[in-house]
Amino acid sequence: MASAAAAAAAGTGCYSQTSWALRRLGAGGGALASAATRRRNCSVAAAVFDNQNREYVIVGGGNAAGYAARTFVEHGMADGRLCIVSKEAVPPYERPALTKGYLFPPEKKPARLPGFHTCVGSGGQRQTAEWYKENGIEVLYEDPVEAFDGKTQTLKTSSGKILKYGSLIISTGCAAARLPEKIGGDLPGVHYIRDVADADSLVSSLGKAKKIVVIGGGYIGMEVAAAACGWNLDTTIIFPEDHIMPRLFTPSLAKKYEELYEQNGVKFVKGALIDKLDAGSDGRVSSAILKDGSVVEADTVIVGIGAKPSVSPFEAVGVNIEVGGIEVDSMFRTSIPSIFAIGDVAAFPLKMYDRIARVEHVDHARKSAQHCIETLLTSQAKAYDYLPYFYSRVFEYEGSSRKIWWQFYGDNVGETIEVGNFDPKIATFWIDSDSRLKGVFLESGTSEEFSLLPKLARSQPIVDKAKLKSATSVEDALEIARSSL
Ligand SMILES: Cc1cc2nc3c(=O)[nH]c(=O)nc-3n(C[C@H](O)[C@H](O)[C@H](O)COP(=O)(O)OP(=O)(O)OC[C@H]3O[C@@H](n4cnc5c(N)ncnc54)[C@H](O)[C@@H]3O)c2cc1C
Ligand SMILES: NC(=O)c1ccc[n+]([C@@H]2O[C@H](COP(=O)([O-])OP(=O)(O)OC[C@H]3O[C@@H](n4cnc5c(N)ncnc54)[C@H](O)[C@@H]3O)[C@@H](O)[C@H]2O)c1
Ligand SMILES: O=C1O[C@H]([C@@H](O)CO)C(O)=C1O
Repeated sequence: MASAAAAAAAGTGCYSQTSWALRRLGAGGGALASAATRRRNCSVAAAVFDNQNREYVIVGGGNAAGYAARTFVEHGMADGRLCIVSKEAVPPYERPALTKGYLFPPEKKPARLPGFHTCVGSGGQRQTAEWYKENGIEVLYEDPVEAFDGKTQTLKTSSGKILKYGSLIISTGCAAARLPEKIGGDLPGVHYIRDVADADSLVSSLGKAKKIVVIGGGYIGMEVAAAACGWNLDTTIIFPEDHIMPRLFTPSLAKKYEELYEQNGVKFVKGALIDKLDAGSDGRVSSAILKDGSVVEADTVIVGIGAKPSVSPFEAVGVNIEVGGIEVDSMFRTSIPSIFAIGDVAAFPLKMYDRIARVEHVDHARKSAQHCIETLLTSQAKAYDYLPYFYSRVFEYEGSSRKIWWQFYGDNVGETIEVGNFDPKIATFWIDSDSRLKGVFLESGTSEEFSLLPKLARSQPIVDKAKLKSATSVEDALEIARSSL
């Protein structure tokens, strides 16, 4: 950061938090200080930093950034004051769509931008590039922040722009974990899926594909394998554990989903690690070689082996060693004044369960963004009290024999009681040693049934386990749980 550091050094102290705060109180709406204010605050560097000062800067243009922008607008604090610095070429969108509607086969009308910009995923206004312009929000596209200096409150982007911020909101999310290049992780035909450019590249491969291998049995693995069924592709999922979705599903719940996938033609290779991905004579991936020497042919490989928080270049702000990510308090404040972190990258106090957590799901991205910006703008000291909520939807495309949509609320700890087997519902209840209901999962519920789940997981009632075990249907089990509230 040589040049940025030199430029920033000249301005050290000129635009301290105090001067930003003064301007916020007294400047009457402009993001940039008037020439007179600048002269008062710092006579030397004003010229240098003309055009470089931003009152609020959000780094990252993903889900959390979109919801943060909306909250700024709702509070009348966006116009001329807010800048979003994004690595991507398009404004924030609802990332979950990338492995759902985006991967529908061409004849089933796949989702495309601008259809799913934030905040349509939660029923809000669709924030297109025009929306940002109309609301006076500056968005820098395809210009990731590469360097950061907390002392001088300065950022440097890859194009060399120097930005001084009053308040900084880090919402850099996660990046897909990759297989090493030396084992073929970067071969043509090997895909990772995190952003819309990745999804476009995958769609172009699916159009030509015959045999696909999905590596990883988590969210991406399950959603992409189901999508591949819609393209009528020969699909194999390979993962190291003994069942899919090991982060959340019990072995018996996983078995039910695996059977459903098998009925749709998907093959499973469990307990297997990848030794390497091989290329054919055209240089494209042609097979996955497993550690036991077996070979699975593939013309397209999709790797979904987890995500890593994108903390760079903000490591100095404070990274949590246990869960990764930037550590924040219950108002998303980092250890450095005026710097906040939200969404996937934030390691925050999960109040209900008294632990520090990172949550890599969209509901938290939306709610953390709203909470952070509201507390920042209103100076209300309100602690974030999050109830974990995860969901997935697969086989949604028209013509699919069964649409699958599950939701989970709470904590997946303790013993489990499971009812139903795609008839069409399944419910799983996680119950601790005091008979308190800690987590609840429901497949194919009605909206009324789904709306019961957060109430149960939030209030953690003591349930009659024997009664729940004897439930004759999912409806019956939910009624038993409801009556314990
Ligand atoms: C394919 C896919 C499907 C998903 N489906 C679901 C789902 O069904 N349900 C669910 O609950 N969750 C789902 N998730 C998770 C959910 O999308 C994330 O939790 C959510 O997007 C997190 O929001 P975020 O803003 O923290 O991060 P992101 O949305 O990832 O945004 C981070 C942004 O920061 C940018 N960035 C990173 N570094 C820099 C930098 N240095 N400078 C500038 N910009 C930078 C990135 O390019 C990106 O645009 C899915 C995720 C993926 C990848
Ligand atoms: N519906 C949703 O909530 C949803 C959907 C898609 C993606 N996402 C998010 O996107 C991110 C990435 O998802 P993901 O599915 O990659 O992560 P994940 O953590 O859900 O699953 C990773 C899987 O990869 C496998 N794995 C791990 N290391 C491996 C290795 N070295 N070789 C082979 N397999 C390995 C394991 O089977 C593991 O279950 C996560 O943050 C996830 O929450 C969420
Ligand atoms: O949360 C979500 O947002 C998108 C979509 O609803 C936006 O249109 C999607 O597929 C989700 O699961």
